Amino acid sequence: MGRPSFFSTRYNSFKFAFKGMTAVFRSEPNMHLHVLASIIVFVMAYRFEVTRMEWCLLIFCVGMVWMAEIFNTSIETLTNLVSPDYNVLAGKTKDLAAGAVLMAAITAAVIGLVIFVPYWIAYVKG
Ligand SMILES: Nc1ncnc2c1ncn2[C@@H]1O[C@H](COP(=O)(O)OP(=O)(O)OP(=O)(O)O)[C@@H](O)[C@H]1O
Repeated sequence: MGRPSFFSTRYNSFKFAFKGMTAVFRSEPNMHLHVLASIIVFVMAYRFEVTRMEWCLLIFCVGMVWMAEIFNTSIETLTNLVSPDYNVLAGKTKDLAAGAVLMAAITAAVIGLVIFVPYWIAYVKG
């Protein structure tokens, strides 16, 4: 049997990465909140007809928060494997990973406010 081709190994890598992404959507309630928030943001962006650059910033923020949540889930899973019993360092590891998600979410929220507040004000003023 020959070596697997370049394309079949790349195809498998994408398949495993996609499996990881969908696993987070299925197992993490926080991810459902991120998805809901992302839908609200994109609907508002469409409704207010934000600029191309603002679309890019919003898409970047959504991607950053989703990526942080996937890393967080990965770190939590590995921590549970390595240290299923109580351990101060295991707790600290999980707290740090959760802190990274919070940091990404706060940054995204601030950028969202900077973009949307002027549109909200213009909308209210008519
Ligand atoms: N093995 C452990 N040893 C010590 N503290 C732990 C351990 N596992 C969890 N903790 C503490 O409990 C908190 C919650 O851990 P848990 O595994 O329940 O994460 P989670 O609630 O699923 O997180 P998230 O909401 O981000 O998915 C951790 O942030 C940590 O402070």
